[in-house]
Amino acid sequence: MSNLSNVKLNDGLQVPVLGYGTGTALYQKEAKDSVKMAYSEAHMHHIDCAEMYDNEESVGLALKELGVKRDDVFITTKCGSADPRKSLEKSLKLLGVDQVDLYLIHSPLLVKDTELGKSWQIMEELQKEGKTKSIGVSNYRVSDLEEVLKVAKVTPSVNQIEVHPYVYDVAQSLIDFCDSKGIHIESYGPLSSLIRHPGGPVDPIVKNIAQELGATEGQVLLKWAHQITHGGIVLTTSSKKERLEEQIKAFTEIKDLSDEQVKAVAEAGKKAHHRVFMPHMDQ
Ligand SMILES: NC(=O)C1=CN([C@@H]2O[C@H](COP(=O)(O)OP(=O)(O)OC[C@H]3O[C@@H](n4cnc5c(N)ncnc54)[C@H](OP(=O)(O)O)[C@@H]3O)[C@@H](O)[C@H]2O)C=CC1
Ligand SMILES: O=CCc1c[nH]c2ccccc12
Repeated sequence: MSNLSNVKLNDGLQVPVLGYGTGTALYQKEAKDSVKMAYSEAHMHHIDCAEMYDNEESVGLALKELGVKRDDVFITTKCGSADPRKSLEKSLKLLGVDQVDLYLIHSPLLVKDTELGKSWQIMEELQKEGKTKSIGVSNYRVSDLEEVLKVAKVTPSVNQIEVHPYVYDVAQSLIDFCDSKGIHIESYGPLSSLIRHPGGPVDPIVKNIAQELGATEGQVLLKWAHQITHGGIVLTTSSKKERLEEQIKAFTEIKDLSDEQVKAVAEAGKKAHHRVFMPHMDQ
């Protein structure tokens, strides 16, 4: 086992702090081998899927072929349509399970502005019916969350958003809003400054901290995403076992960044802005 700690959501559900993403281009359609490797060799037992990744069947096959007991894996998937009921029923079939652990609306843009509340009420019904343990959203801005909260009987447990130093200028107020409502952040794209926009102002700061902590730069960025979101969940991925082990070790062996180190990365990040996914999050 990986000894990863859990984050406790506002409904009491425990989620492994690090999740294995299946949305990266390489794994679309055919996620079976990578999920098998991540689960069995790197002990990544929290798998992040989505209807839009078009690979839920191969994720389900991976878990079946490994003989994974349902309670031994945390499965998130995301609704990719304006009809969460139809989408979840399809996803459950493809994944080969009766219930997911966490079900998210992938983006508010899938739903008409006037129907954000209505689609959330369907999510609440799906949770009540036991088709998902927990319900949340992804790529929701403050204004989207406010619409949902107007009618919500159940507060979203998470908002899955892009978090890395080069979007922190915009993400900061959303993170604080979510914190004030008890909505946990799930960070995606955490390695973006290192792998998608190298050579920027964040790199020397992260390199220094890595040396101070005896960590890799990737580990510093994963910890930073966790800490800047007040103990949030972090989603990453790799096709390489060694990198997955390094990612796990960030949360089992590497000590926390100091408050000064967290702040130094945030300040360096604010010197540039690079959003990788979901441009509406800058509106
Ligand atoms: N809700 C949403 O809208 C979105 C959700 N997501 C979810 O989040 C998951 C993670 O997001 P993602 O952006 O992929 O996460 P990261 O920013 O952590 O990037 C992961 C990528 O970085 C590479 N990598 C990993 N470690 C290193 C390293 N040390 N040095 C160089 N390259 C490295 C991996 O490739 P390699 O195989 O070469 O190691 C992998 O392709 C997705 O798979 C998806 O499930 C992602 C985007 C949007
Ligand atoms: O989840 C966000 C990024 C992503 C990766 N693959 C796809 C496919 C369709 C929509 C979004 C995405």
